[in-house]
Amino acid sequence: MSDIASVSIARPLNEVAEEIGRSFEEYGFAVIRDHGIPQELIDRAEALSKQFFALPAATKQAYKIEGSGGARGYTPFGVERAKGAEVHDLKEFWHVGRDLPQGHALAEFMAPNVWPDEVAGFEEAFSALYAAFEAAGARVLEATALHLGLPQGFFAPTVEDGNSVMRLLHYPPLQDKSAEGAIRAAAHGDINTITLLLGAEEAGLELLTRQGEWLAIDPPAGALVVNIGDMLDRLTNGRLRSTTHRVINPVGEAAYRARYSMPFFLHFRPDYTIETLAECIDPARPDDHPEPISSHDFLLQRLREINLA
Ligand SMILES: O=C(O)CCC(=O)C(=O)O
Ligand SMILES: [Fe+2]
Repeated sequence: MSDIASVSIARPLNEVAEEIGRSFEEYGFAVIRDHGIPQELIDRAEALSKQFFALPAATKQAYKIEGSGGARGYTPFGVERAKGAEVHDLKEFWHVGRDLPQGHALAEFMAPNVWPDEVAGFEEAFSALYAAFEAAGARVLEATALHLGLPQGFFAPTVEDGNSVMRLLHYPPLQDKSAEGAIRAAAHGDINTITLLLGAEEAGLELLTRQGEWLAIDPPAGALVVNIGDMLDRLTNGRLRSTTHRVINPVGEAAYRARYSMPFFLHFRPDYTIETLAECIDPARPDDHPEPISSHDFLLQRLREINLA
Protein backbone atom coordinates (compact mmCIF):
# COMPACT_ATOMS: atom_id res chain seq x y z
CA MET A 1 0.00 0.00 0.00
CA SER A 2 1.36 3.43 0.88
CA ASP A 3 2.17 5.04 4.14
CA ILE A 4 -1.38 5.04 5.38
CA ALA A 5 -0.73 4.20 9.03
CA SER A 6 -1.62 0.71 10.24
CA VAL A 7 -1.73 0.95 14.00
CA SER A 8 -2.64 -1.29 16.96
CA ILE A 9 -4.77 0.61 19.45
CA ALA A 10 -4.11 -2.01 22.10
CA ARG A 11 -0.90 0.02 22.63
CA PRO A 12 -0.76 3.04 24.96
CA LEU A 13 -2.47 5.87 23.09
CA ASN A 14 0.26 8.42 23.71
CA GLU A 15 2.59 6.12 21.73
CA VAL A 16 0.32 5.82 18.70
CA ALA A 17 -1.55 9.16 18.59
CA GLU A 18 1.07 10.85 16.41
CA GLU A 19 1.10 8.11 13.82
CA ILE A 20 -2.68 7.95 13.61
CA GLY A 21 -3.03 11.73 13.56
CA ARG A 22 -0.42 12.23 10.86
CA SER A 23 -2.17 9.67 8.69
CA PHE A 24 -5.48 11.50 9.21
CA GLU A 25 -3.78 14.75 8.20
CA GLU A 26 -2.14 13.37 5.08
CA TYR A 27 -4.65 10.76 3.87
CA GLY A 28 -7.76 11.26 5.98
CA PHE A 29 -7.52 7.51 6.60
CA ALA A 30 -5.81 5.08 8.98
CA VAL A 31 -5.95 1.31 9.39
CA ILE A 32 -6.65 0.37 13.00
CA ARG A 33 -5.74 -3.08 14.36
CA ASP A 34 -6.52 -4.69 17.74
CA HIS A 35 -9.61 -2.50 17.93
CA GLY A 36 -11.42 -4.74 20.41
CA ILE A 37 -14.36 -5.76 18.20
CA PRO A 38 -14.41 -9.57 18.61
CA GLN A 39 -13.72 -11.46 15.37
CA GLU A 40 -16.49 -13.91 16.28
CA LEU A 41 -18.98 -11.04 16.33
CA ILE A 42 -17.69 -9.68 13.01
CA ASP A 43 -18.06 -13.12 11.40
CA ARG A 44 -21.55 -13.58 12.81
CA ALA A 45 -22.64 -10.13 11.66
CA GLU A 46 -21.33 -10.71 8.16
CA ALA A 47 -23.18 -14.03 7.91
CA LEU A 48 -26.43 -12.39 9.07
CA SER A 49 -25.99 -9.53 6.62
CA LYS A 50 -25.61 -12.06 3.78
CA GLN A 51 -28.74 -13.86 4.99
CA PHE A 52 -30.74 -10.66 4.96
CA PHE A 53 -29.68 -9.51 1.49
CA ALA A 54 -30.41 -13.00 0.10
CA LEU A 55 -34.11 -12.56 0.98
CA PRO A 56 -36.58 -11.93 -1.86
CA ALA A 57 -36.72 -8.31 -3.01
CA ALA A 58 -40.33 -7.93 -1.86
CA THR A 59 -39.46 -9.12 1.64
CA LYS A 60 -36.64 -6.60 1.92
CA GLN A 61 -38.76 -3.85 0.42
CA ALA A 62 -41.22 -4.23 3.31
CA TYR A 63 -38.52 -2.78 5.57
CA LYS A 64 -38.13 0.40 3.55
CA ILE A 65 -39.47 3.20 5.71
CA GLU A 66 -41.04 5.97 3.64
CA GLY A 67 -40.11 9.51 4.53
CA SER A 68 -37.38 8.56 6.99
CA GLY A 69 -34.46 9.43 4.73
CA GLY A 70 -33.32 5.83 5.00
CA ALA A 71 -32.10 6.41 8.54
CA ARG A 72 -33.43 3.02 9.69
CA GLY A 73 -34.19 -0.25 7.95
CA TYR A 74 -33.73 -1.02 4.26
CA THR A 75 -32.73 1.16 1.31
CA PRO A 76 -32.98 -0.61 -2.07
CA PHE A 77 -30.80 -0.32 -5.15
CA GLY A 78 -31.11 2.91 -7.05
CA VAL A 79 -31.68 5.43 -4.26
CA GLU A 80 -28.45 6.89 -2.91
CA ARG A 81 -26.53 9.06 -5.33
CA ALA A 82 -23.21 10.69 -4.34
CA LYS A 83 -23.17 14.50 -4.25
CA GLY A 84 -22.96 15.71 -7.84
CA ALA A 85 -23.04 12.19 -9.32
CA GLU A 86 -25.18 11.46 -12.38
CA VAL A 87 -26.03 7.86 -11.65
CA HIS A 88 -27.01 5.88 -8.62
CA ASP A 89 -24.64 3.62 -6.74
CA LEU A 90 -24.73 -0.17 -7.27
CA LYS A 91 -25.67 -0.98 -3.71
CA GLU A 92 -28.45 -1.81 -1.29
CA PHE A 93 -28.13 -1.31 2.44
CA TRP A 94 -29.62 -1.60 5.90
CA HIS A 95 -29.24 1.01 8.67
CA VAL A 96 -29.11 0.40 12.39
CA GLY A 97 -29.17 3.45 14.64
CA ARG A 98 -29.10 4.28 18.31
CA ASP A 99 -32.01 3.05 20.41
CA LEU A 100 -32.80 5.76 22.94
CA PRO A 101 -35.05 5.14 25.93
CA GLN A 102 -38.56 6.52 25.60
CA GLY A 103 -38.86 10.18 26.50
CA HIS A 104 -35.12 10.84 26.00
CA ALA A 105 -34.37 14.50 25.25
CA LEU A 106 -32.79 13.60 21.88
CA ALA A 107 -35.52 11.12 20.84
CA GLU A 108 -36.87 13.49 18.17
CA PHE A 109 -33.60 13.05 16.25
CA MET A 110 -33.44 9.25 16.39
CA ALA A 111 -36.23 7.00 15.19
CA PRO A 112 -36.59 3.55 16.77
CA ASN A 113 -34.79 0.70 15.01
CA VAL A 114 -36.60 -1.88 12.93
CA TRP A 115 -35.38 -5.48 12.72
CA PRO A 116 -36.05 -8.14 10.09
CA ASP A 117 -38.23 -10.94 11.48
CA GLU A 118 -36.86 -13.34 8.88
CA VAL A 119 -33.28 -13.41 10.20
CA ALA A 120 -32.89 -14.98 13.64
CA GLY A 121 -30.27 -13.33 15.87
CA PHE A 122 -30.09 -10.16 13.76
CA GLU A 123 -31.10 -7.70 16.48
CA GLU A 124 -28.83 -9.27 19.08
CA ALA A 125 -25.75 -9.37 16.86
CA PHE A 126 -26.13 -5.89 15.42
CA SER A 127 -26.94 -4.31 18.77
CA ALA A 128 -23.72 -5.81 20.10
CA LEU A 129 -21.77 -4.71 17.03
CA TYR A 130 -23.12 -1.15 17.32
CA ALA A 131 -21.86 -0.97 20.91
CA ALA A 132 -18.49 -2.46 19.95
CA PHE A 133 -18.04 0.01 17.08
CA GLU A 134 -18.86 2.83 19.44
CA ALA A 135 -16.22 1.71 21.96
CA ALA A 136 -13.56 1.36 19.26
CA GLY A 137 -14.50 4.77 17.87
CA ALA A 138 -14.16 6.34 21.31
CA ARG A 139 -10.60 5.06 21.54
CA VAL A 140 -9.70 6.35 18.07
CA LEU A 141 -11.12 9.74 19.08
CA GLU A 142 -9.00 9.71 22.24
CA ALA A 143 -5.89 9.24 20.12
CA THR A 144 -7.11 11.97 17.77
CA ALA A 145 -7.61 14.39 20.66
CA LEU A 146 -4.05 13.76 21.91
CA HIS A 147 -2.72 14.43 18.43
CA LEU A 148 -4.58 17.75 18.28
CA GLY A 149 -3.19 18.82 21.67
CA LEU A 150 -6.56 18.43 23.39
CA PRO A 151 -7.30 16.48 26.58
CA GLN A 152 -7.67 12.75 25.85
CA GLY A 153 -11.35 12.81 26.84
CA PHE A 154 -12.24 15.89 24.77
CA PHE A 155 -14.53 14.10 22.32
CA ALA A 156 -16.42 11.90 24.80
CA PRO A 157 -19.17 14.42 25.61
CA THR A 158 -19.36 15.58 21.96
CA VAL A 159 -20.38 12.11 20.73
CA GLU A 160 -22.42 10.95 23.72
CA ASP A 161 -25.88 9.93 22.43
CA GLY A 162 -24.77 10.94 18.94
CA ASN A 163 -26.84 10.03 15.93
CA SER A 164 -24.37 7.33 14.80
CA VAL A 165 -25.51 4.89 12.15
CA MET A 166 -24.22 1.45 11.21
CA ARG A 167 -24.69 0.53 7.56
CA LEU A 168 -24.71 -3.02 6.24
CA LEU A 169 -23.85 -2.82 2.57
CA HIS A 170 -24.31 -5.24 -0.27
CA TYR A 171 -22.82 -4.68 -3.70
CA PRO A 172 -23.82 -7.60 -5.94
CA PRO A 173 -21.33 -9.38 -8.20
CA LEU A 174 -20.92 -8.19 -11.77
CA GLN A 175 -22.95 -9.69 -14.56
CA ASP A 176 -20.50 -9.27 -17.41
CA LYS A 177 -16.97 -8.19 -18.17
CA SER A 178 -17.89 -4.73 -19.41
CA ALA A 179 -18.52 -3.64 -15.86
CA GLU A 180 -15.08 -4.52 -14.49
CA GLY A 181 -13.68 -1.35 -12.99
CA ALA A 182 -17.10 0.35 -12.99
CA ILE A 183 -18.18 2.25 -9.92
CA ARG A 184 -19.95 0.53 -7.04
CA ALA A 185 -20.07 3.65 -4.89
CA ALA A 186 -19.27 6.95 -6.58
CA ALA A 187 -16.63 9.29 -5.20
CA HIS A 188 -17.82 11.02 -2.03
CA GLY A 189 -16.76 12.33 1.36
CA ASP A 190 -18.47 11.03 4.49
CA ILE A 191 -20.65 13.55 6.31
CA ASN A 192 -20.15 12.48 9.91
CA THR A 193 -17.35 12.75 12.52
CA ILE A 194 -15.34 9.57 11.81
CA THR A 195 -16.24 6.37 9.94
CA LEU A 196 -15.10 2.93 11.05
CA LEU A 197 -15.31 0.35 8.29
CA LEU A 198 -15.25 -3.44 8.46
CA GLY A 199 -15.11 -5.66 5.38
CA ALA A 200 -12.75 -3.54 3.30
CA GLU A 201 -10.37 -6.46 2.77
CA GLU A 202 -12.52 -7.32 -0.26
CA ALA A 203 -10.88 -5.19 -2.99
CA GLY A 204 -12.35 -1.99 -4.37
CA LEU A 205 -12.06 0.83 -1.82
CA GLU A 206 -9.90 3.74 -3.02
CA LEU A 207 -9.06 7.18 -1.66
CA LEU A 208 -8.10 10.27 -3.61
CA THR A 209 -4.67 11.54 -2.53
CA ARG A 210 -3.67 15.19 -2.26
CA GLN A 211 -1.80 14.61 -5.51
CA GLY A 212 -5.04 13.64 -7.23
CA GLU A 213 -4.34 9.93 -7.57
CA TRP A 214 -6.60 7.05 -6.60
CA LEU A 215 -4.94 4.88 -3.98
CA ALA A 216 -6.26 1.39 -3.16
CA ILE A 217 -6.85 0.66 0.51
CA ASP A 218 -5.87 -2.87 1.33
CA PRO A 219 -6.22 -3.63 5.05
CA PRO A 220 -5.47 -6.98 6.71
CA ALA A 221 -8.52 -9.16 7.46
CA GLY A 222 -10.47 -8.03 10.50
CA ALA A 223 -8.84 -4.59 10.66
CA LEU A 224 -10.84 -1.38 10.77
CA VAL A 225 -10.39 1.28 8.12
CA VAL A 226 -11.08 4.61 9.81
CA ASN A 227 -11.61 7.87 7.96
CA ILE A 228 -12.35 11.46 8.84
CA GLY A 229 -15.80 12.81 7.95
CA ASP A 230 -16.82 16.33 6.96
CA MET A 231 -17.91 17.27 10.48
CA LEU A 232 -14.46 16.62 11.98
CA ASP A 233 -12.79 18.21 8.97
CA ARG A 234 -14.83 21.32 9.63
CA LEU A 235 -14.23 21.28 13.40
CA THR A 236 -10.47 21.00 12.84
CA ASN A 237 -10.43 23.62 10.09
CA GLY A 238 -9.30 21.06 7.54
CA ARG A 239 -6.30 19.93 9.58
CA LEU A 240 -7.81 16.43 9.63
CA ARG A 241 -8.96 15.75 6.09
CA SER A 242 -12.29 14.36 5.01
CA THR A 243 -10.95 12.57 1.97
CA THR A 244 -12.87 11.71 -1.16
CA HIS A 245 -13.18 7.95 -1.59
CA ARG A 246 -15.06 5.49 -3.75
CA VAL A 247 -15.64 1.79 -4.28
CA ILE A 248 -14.88 0.38 -7.71
CA ASN A 249 -15.64 -3.01 -9.14
CA PRO A 250 -12.32 -4.76 -8.97
CA VAL A 251 -10.86 -6.13 -12.18
CA GLY A 252 -10.60 -9.88 -12.64
CA GLU A 253 -12.01 -12.59 -10.44
CA ALA A 254 -12.88 -10.37 -7.48
CA ALA A 255 -15.29 -8.41 -9.70
CA TYR A 256 -17.53 -11.46 -9.82
CA ARG A 257 -17.81 -11.67 -6.06
CA ALA A 258 -20.31 -9.65 -4.08
CA ARG A 259 -18.93 -7.11 -1.64
CA TYR A 260 -20.37 -6.97 1.88
CA SER A 261 -19.03 -4.14 4.01
CA MET A 262 -20.12 -2.54 7.26
CA PRO A 263 -19.32 1.12 7.88
CA PHE A 264 -20.17 2.72 11.22
CA PHE A 265 -20.79 6.42 10.74
CA LEU A 266 -19.95 7.88 14.13
CA HIS A 267 -21.70 11.21 14.70
CA PHE A 268 -21.51 14.07 17.15
CA ARG A 269 -24.59 14.45 19.33
CA PRO A 270 -27.25 16.35 17.35
CA ASP A 271 -27.10 19.43 19.59
CA TYR A 272 -23.30 19.68 19.55
CA THR A 273 -22.20 22.97 17.99
CA ILE A 274 -19.43 22.56 15.45
CA GLU A 275 -17.27 25.60 16.02
CA THR A 276 -13.69 25.65 14.73
CA LEU A 277 -11.20 24.56 17.39
CA ALA A 278 -8.83 27.32 18.44
CA GLU A 279 -6.02 24.71 18.34
CA CYS A 280 -6.58 24.43 14.58
CA ILE A 281 -6.44 28.12 13.69
CA ASP A 282 -3.17 29.90 12.99
CA PRO A 283 -1.86 32.43 10.47
CA ALA A 284 -1.09 29.68 7.97
CA ARG A 285 -4.57 28.24 8.47
CA PRO A 286 -7.12 31.02 8.99
CA ASP A 287 -10.60 30.00 10.15
CA ASP A 288 -12.44 28.70 7.10
CA HIS A 289 -15.83 28.38 8.77
CA PRO A 290 -16.42 31.19 11.24
CA GLU A 291 -20.17 30.36 11.40
CA PRO A 292 -20.88 27.67 13.99
CA ILE A 293 -23.51 25.09 12.99
CA SER A 294 -25.22 22.36 14.97
CA SER A 295 -24.33 18.82 14.06
CA HIS A 296 -27.99 18.12 13.21
CA ASP A 297 -28.32 21.07 10.81
CA PHE A 298 -25.07 20.12 9.14
CA LEU A 299 -26.35 16.57 8.63
CA LEU A 300 -29.64 17.74 7.11
CA GLN A 301 -27.84 19.99 4.63
CA ARG A 302 -25.71 17.08 3.45
CA LEU A 303 -28.46 14.46 3.32
CA ARG A 304 -30.42 16.66 0.93
CA GLU A 305 -27.38 16.75 -1.31
CA ILE A 306 -27.19 12.94 -1.55
CA ASN A 307 -30.87 12.33 -2.18
CA LEU A 308 -31.56 10.81 1.25
CA ALA A 309 -33.60 13.64 2.82
O1 LIG B 1 -18.22 -0.24 1.00
C1 LIG B 1 -17.23 0.36 1.41
O2 LIG B 1 -16.19 -0.23 1.64
C2 LIG B 1 -17.24 1.84 1.68
C3 LIG B 1 -18.59 2.45 1.66
C4 LIG B 1 -18.58 3.93 1.87
O3 LIG B 1 -17.62 4.61 1.65
C5 LIG B 1 -19.80 4.57 2.43
O4 LIG B 1 -20.84 3.89 2.50
O5 LIG B 1 -19.72 5.74 2.81
FE1 LIG C 1 -17.86 6.58 2.53
